[in-house]
Amino acid sequence: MDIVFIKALRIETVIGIYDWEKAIRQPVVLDLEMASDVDRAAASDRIADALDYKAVSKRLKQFVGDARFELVETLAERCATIVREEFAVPWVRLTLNKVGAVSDAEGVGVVIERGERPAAG
Ligand SMILES: Nc1nc2c(c(=O)[nH]1)N=C([C@H](O)[C@@H](O)CO)CN2
Repeated sequence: MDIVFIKALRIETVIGIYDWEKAIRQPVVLDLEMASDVDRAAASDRIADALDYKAVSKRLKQFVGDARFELVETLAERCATIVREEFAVPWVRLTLNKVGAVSDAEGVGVVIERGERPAAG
């Protein structure tokens, strides 16, 4: 299985369970690994045959930037659904890091995998 990735996509959003968090914007950092047929894109050398990481990043920046959720779980799940449904990605691993949420921790958050991994080869 081939992967197209996006690393450390930092986006400000409204996220948190406490009242004070609903009144501010906080950064989250997304890492994504997305199953994609790199072989096919390489053979044609055409963006139409590739999973466009810039288009995915733009869509997630728009969605997360406008979002208001309490839990990181909810935000991560919604982002994974967008990637799978709007970009025809069969499998995605998404890490959502709520940096700065816990003092003395580099980050906290969730890692989710959704969809079916395509067979190797
Ligand atoms: N599993 C989770 N635990 C916690 C979350 C969360 O979204 N998922 N959120 C918080 C608070 O919003 C915290 O980040 C504020 O610093 C606590 N635990």
